[in-house]
Amino acid sequence: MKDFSFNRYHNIVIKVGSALVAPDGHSCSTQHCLPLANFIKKCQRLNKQVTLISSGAVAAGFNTLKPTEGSLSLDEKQALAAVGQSKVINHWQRFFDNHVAQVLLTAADINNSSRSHNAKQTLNKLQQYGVLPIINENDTVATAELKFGDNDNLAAQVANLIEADLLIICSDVDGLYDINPHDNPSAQLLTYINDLTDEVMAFGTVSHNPQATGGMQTKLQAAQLASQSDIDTIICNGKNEAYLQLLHDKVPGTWIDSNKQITNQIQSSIRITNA
Ligand SMILES: Nc1ncnc2c1ncn2[C@@H]1O[C@H](COP(=O)(O)OP(=O)(O)O)[C@@H](O)[C@H]1O
Ligand SMILES: N[C@@H](CCC(=O)OP(=O)(O)O)C(=O)O
Repeated sequence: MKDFSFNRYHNIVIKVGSALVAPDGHSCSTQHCLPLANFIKKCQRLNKQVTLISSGAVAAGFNTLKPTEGSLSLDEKQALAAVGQSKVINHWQRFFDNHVAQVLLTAADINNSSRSHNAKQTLNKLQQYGVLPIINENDTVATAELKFGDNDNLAAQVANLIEADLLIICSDVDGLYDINPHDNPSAQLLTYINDLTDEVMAFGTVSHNPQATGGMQTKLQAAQLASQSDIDTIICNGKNEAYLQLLHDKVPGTWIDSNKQITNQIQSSIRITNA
């Protein structure tokens, strides 16, 4: 595996899933957000530009709307997201002394040249003001993320838009395994990938959590999209010491290296460790 150096990344997009923002599925929690906020502040002190993609709006709306248990309809999820979104932003505000900004986007915005130009200008200006942009999908007008858990792909599109060099996807699992570790205790963690082959893509399946959407599938799609723009991806567990490891130049999960020029010089494109 190539040596990993966190130092070489200057423009970082971090995506955090509902599993970490609202682990009980009903309200925002400090447990995993505080370590992430401290990591972001450390990155900012190191003069790295950070953009956060935060899920959690649907979960954060639960305690207010109290929908009946069971599977939710799409419009129920949209209502929950509309109620929960301000709670998610309020939650992050506390860690950043109010220096955060809410940015709601859709894939259609990013695919439209004038809208994406406007979004890029806003995101750049926020960085100049030293404010952390916190992005979520606008679930009132677009429902792809609610259906497919696709904030992962939105994160990759944003990374592409702002010409980031690293996408960090923080989830509730250590990284990509060769099979879902919740289904198979002998699953093995893949620590280094520099070619997202069909075989590797097939490792990523849906979530063990019936309320979650997307699972590892959408994280790998996001990594593939990022990789096409020479953006590396790290998939890691936001529940452990992942951030400390990054700061010590260690790969805390799965590192998807986009650098194809080096690919041919590396004997093995996949490195596996025991789970
Ligand atoms: N090959 C795999 N390796 C790791 N996790 C996998 C894999 N395939 C499916 N998963 C599932 O993906 C889940 C993470 O996605 P998800 O629950 O949607 O979290 P998030 O809220 O962070 O997006 C894991 O907890 C696991 O159940
Ligand atoms: N916009 C939705 C995001 C849905 C989504 O992508 O969730 P996740 O798979 O936990 O990242 C929300 O904030 O609840």
